[in-house]
Amino acid sequence: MGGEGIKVLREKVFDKSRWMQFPRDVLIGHEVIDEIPSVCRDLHLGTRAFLITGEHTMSIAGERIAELLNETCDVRCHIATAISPDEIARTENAAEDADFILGIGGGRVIDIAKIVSYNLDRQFISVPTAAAHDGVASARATVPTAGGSTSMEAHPPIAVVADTGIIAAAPRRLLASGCADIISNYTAILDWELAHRMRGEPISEYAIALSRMTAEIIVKNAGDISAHTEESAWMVMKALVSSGVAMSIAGSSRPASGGEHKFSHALDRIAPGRSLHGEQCGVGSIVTMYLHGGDWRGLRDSLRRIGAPTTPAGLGIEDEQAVEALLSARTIRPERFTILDMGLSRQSAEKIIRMLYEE
Ligand SMILES: NC(=O)C1=CN([C@@H]2O[C@H](COP(=O)(O)OP(=O)(O)OC[C@H]3O[C@@H](n4cnc5c(N)ncnc54)[C@H](OP(=O)(O)O)[C@@H]3O)[C@@H](O)[C@H]2O)C=CC1
Ligand SMILES: O=C(CO)COP(=O)(O)O
Ligand SMILES: [Zn+2]
Repeated sequence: MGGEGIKVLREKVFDKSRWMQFPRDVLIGHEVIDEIPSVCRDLHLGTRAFLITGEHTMSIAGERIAELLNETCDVRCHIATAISPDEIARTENAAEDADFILGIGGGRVIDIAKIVSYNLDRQFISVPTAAAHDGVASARATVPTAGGSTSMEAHPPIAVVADTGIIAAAPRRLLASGCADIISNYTAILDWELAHRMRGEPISEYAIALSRMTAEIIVKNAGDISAHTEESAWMVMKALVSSGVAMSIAGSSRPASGGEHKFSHALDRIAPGRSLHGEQCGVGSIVTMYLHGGDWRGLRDSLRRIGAPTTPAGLGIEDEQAVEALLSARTIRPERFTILDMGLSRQSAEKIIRMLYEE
């Protein structure tokens, strides 16, 4: 091959170069929370621990972890109430002296820990208290903005410690929400492939294969996933970690976030706090699956089987708010091209929302 050919090849390879980061230790199982001090020692994380947790998750797991770490570390706790640039700045100031950080709680708390540890260049351990979202192990963090939402680059947790006893005791709705977040990978992939065909956006076949396989495992086992069993908590948590790994392979949230997520981010603005992230993504995914011409009824049936909502009423919102969210989804991250960016009319959006109620 001549000099020019090698140059072209090199440019292609450089263009494809990625720095993929994954968690180093992943512990999922019964009472693994007790292993946290060993994990910290094994990873040489230092002795000043900063715990970021939530109002409820403080007593669910935060206090116990503080107690465990107190024997070997200087421990400080911070309760994060909402995810916002102000809260992130406040937490970052408070964590400045820490050697390492633990995010103990739901997706909001883990995303705050992810950003703070990234900004301060410290390692962090992700300790999910529920299987409600696939940000547990991902290298991305979602932050609400005036424009809707942004997906920020961060680093993945150095370790994930998911105690199936704690996760199984969480309200059933949280588990169903995590399953819905995973099931929505189907349409996220369709949107990514669409953007590839329409816009030449690069795709990763490995990330797509992993993301799809994760959704398939949840759908295949939907009938067996039941609340308050450690077996189900274990299965869903593995899927959530694996979906996060797909995002790390992709270097973006693309394999797990498409139009259905833009719908969810739009809803967070239009009707904040009514339903969970994964629940909203599940309903959005039925709509975008329909728009892609796919098996939307099959997707809806899987969501029903795991007990996730499939209608606006199930999300606790008005049909009109769902219509608005579908129409305004294109204003959220306009650079992320999806089926909802192709000119959906109000009339069609209204018809699709009505259709969600059919038996
Ligand atoms: N970065 C990424 O890749 C991803 C990020 N996300 C983000 O994650 C967030 C959604 O996460 P989600 O967990 O649904 O929402 P939240 O973090 O808001 O948690 C929902 C509620 O569940 C409570 N909770 C958590 N664990 C338990 C438990 N064991 N028992 C009782 N209550 C519990 C929380 O308590 P408390 O009040 O203590 O917090 C909170 O009130 C969104 O902000 C979303 O954007 C979602 C997917 C991927
Ligand atoms: O929620 C995600 C994947 O499930 C990622 O979220 P974003 O939509 O913020 O990229
Ligand atoms: Zn999601």
